Amino acid sequence: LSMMVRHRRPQEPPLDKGFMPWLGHAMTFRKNMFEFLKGMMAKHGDVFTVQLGGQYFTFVMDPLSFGPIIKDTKKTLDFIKYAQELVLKVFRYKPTDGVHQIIHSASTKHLMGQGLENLNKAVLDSLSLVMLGPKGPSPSASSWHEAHLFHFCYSVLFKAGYLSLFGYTKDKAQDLQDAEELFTKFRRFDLLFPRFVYSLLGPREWIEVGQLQHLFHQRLSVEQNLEKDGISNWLGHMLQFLREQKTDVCMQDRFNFVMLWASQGNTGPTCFWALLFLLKDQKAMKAVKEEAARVLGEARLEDKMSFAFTLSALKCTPVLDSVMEETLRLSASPTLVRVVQKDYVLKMASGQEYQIRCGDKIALFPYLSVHMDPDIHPEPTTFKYNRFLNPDGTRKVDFYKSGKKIHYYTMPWGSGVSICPGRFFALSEMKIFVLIMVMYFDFELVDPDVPVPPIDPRRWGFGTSQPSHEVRFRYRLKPMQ
Ligand code: HEM
Repeated sequence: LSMMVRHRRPQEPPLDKGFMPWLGHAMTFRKNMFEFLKGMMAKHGDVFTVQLGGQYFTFVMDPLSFGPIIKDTKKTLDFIKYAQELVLKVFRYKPTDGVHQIIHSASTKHLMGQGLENLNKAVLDSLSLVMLGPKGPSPSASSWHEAHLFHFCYSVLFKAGYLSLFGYTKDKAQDLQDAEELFTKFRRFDLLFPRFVYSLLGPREWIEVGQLQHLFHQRLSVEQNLEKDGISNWLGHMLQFLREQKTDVCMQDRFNFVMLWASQGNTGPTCFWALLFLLKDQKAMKAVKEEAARVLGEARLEDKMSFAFTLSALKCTPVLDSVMEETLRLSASPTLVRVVQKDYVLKMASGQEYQIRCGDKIALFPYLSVHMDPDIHPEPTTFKYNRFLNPDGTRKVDFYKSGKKIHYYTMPWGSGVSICPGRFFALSEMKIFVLIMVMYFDFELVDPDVPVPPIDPRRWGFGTSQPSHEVRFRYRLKPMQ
């Protein structure tokens, strides 16, 4: 037995196995990853190995040492296998060869550059449909409506994003209703998701998750898609690849579910934090409104039906860009995981070297080690709308740690091979939404003194954080000619 008990070898990082055999620190980690890692960092410093459910994870917390891990030119650190296990469990999807590459090439072509400009137009049309209704605004749209801010943002972004990427039928009113229904299911899945990943669901929830998976596979099936127009080139391009590869039809349906999840799980929650931070900071709100008025002029509706919007203006909004970057710094908490393919020497910026064993995992949690580092970002928990602006109003990219210029000063999109391929699209989509809100709507907190709610600790490490409770607000369409 003593052969199986792991001990720290010379040159290895500090090893913390926890008290529970096999589980190690899994329970504390799952309950609140941020607090757990903060504790480990205080105890062991910038590098440590912890046991979590039979696996060993080495966390690297010094961002000046991220470079070799992220670039990994020798391909000793694998991302794909770890991700495959996860999507198989969560979406029952088993990727075939070349899928990771096709996701990234389709995204480069259709979610950036010229492809993105076409898609922005589709997003604007979808947001108009979702926010103004299929017949344009009713007279009551200009009176105050009270709602929950998180639900409002998530629901609007989900419906508009889903319709823009997955397409429409001939009946827009019906499409809207279907999107609404799909959101309710999506949100249910979203709530169960962290405990599902950690295998902590009760028996009833387990059954429910199975039913939800089944429902999504059906609702997003290739067969249903055949009846739709305007499926985005992005999704179309990837599905064509799967067809040519003769991927099972049921796996194509499941692929769609993975893409729905990846494309819709973070934008809504991020917009919630963006609007809330603006509502709590009048100076920031004023700066964003002034910039919007400067680049977009006066708000008006086209044919009384849709938002009239100069999409090229999205390139000239440094203030809003800084607001979004600051919002992502405060709300995005991805975990980057790589599986060590053969014994590996971890080289730190300090010159120190550590041996890492084959089969172990190397993990980064930039929310704690970068976003919340007071050396890189003074007063890290405070929202400062102009944190990413230079005094001359241009984008600020110079940040320092221990006096050294730092390359990875925020990492909301992950980095390296696993970087989010939808990041440019995500930013434009969120910016269009925020600009529509500030230009076309009046909105305010029901209780202006309500504090920013705490972050739900069970979602640390899963992308954008969510608040642990709702915030009430009211909104109305501004009166317009
Ligand atoms: C605020 C919004 C978003 C955030 C913060 C975000 C963040 C991320 C992160 C951190 C990853 C890497 C996950 C990992 O390392 O395992 C990722 C992956 C991915 N994201 Fe995003 N994302 C956002 C929006 C979007 C949108 C709008 C799309 C598509 C339209 C998208 C498509 C994807 C895809 C397809 C992957 C998987 C890529 C792969 O397999 O390599 N994301 N995203």
